[in-house]
Amino acid sequence: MPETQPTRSDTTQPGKPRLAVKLLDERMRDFLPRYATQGSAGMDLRALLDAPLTLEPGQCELVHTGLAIHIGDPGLAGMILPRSGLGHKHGIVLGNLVGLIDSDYQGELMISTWNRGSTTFVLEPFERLAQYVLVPVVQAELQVVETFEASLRGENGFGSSGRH
Ligand SMILES: O=c1ccn([C@H]2C[C@H](O)[C@@H](COP(=O)(O)OP(=O)(O)OP(=O)(O)O)O2)c(=O)[nH]1
Ligand SMILES: [Mg+2]
Repeated sequence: MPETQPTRSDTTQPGKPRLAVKLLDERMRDFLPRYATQGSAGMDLRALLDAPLTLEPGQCELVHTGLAIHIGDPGLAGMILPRSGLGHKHGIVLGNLVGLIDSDYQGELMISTWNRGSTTFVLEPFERLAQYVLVPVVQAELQVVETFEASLRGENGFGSSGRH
């Protein structure tokens, strides 16, 4: 009898990192970020608000998440990215475009929330506002040199290879 192969749906990621999370507001206990599906790249972050927050066109506000996540491994980083639906349909993106979370950061995750659209948007308390993606990081060491080894591209950039 051949050994049963695990199906795609019951394979779990080996060595999944465990991240320490602090609840800075007890209300977040019911709203812990999670992967919506087995294949989700990000966990949704919710807005910790006491009341709806009105964002006029062009307005940008720092929104609390009530969570602190200590990654603790310099080989990893967190990224806060917009949600596609909010960004495309409602113009709700990030004031810093992308949030980069250092592995040694222990403070509250904050979401710079920018209404880049042309209509007023009302953000509801605990609405899923952005997503948190854990990514691998390689820290480099810089070595000052006078010349580089020749490469095919050399110093050509910024569209040097044409458009089509
Ligand atoms: O959207 C974001 C971006 C950053 N941070 C936190 C985590 C990150 O580790 C820290 C510093 O971010 P960054 O280095 O991008 O900002 P900075 O302006 O360079 O601040 P600092 O001088 O503290 O490094 O702020 C957030 O909570 N949300
Ligand atoms: Mg910095």
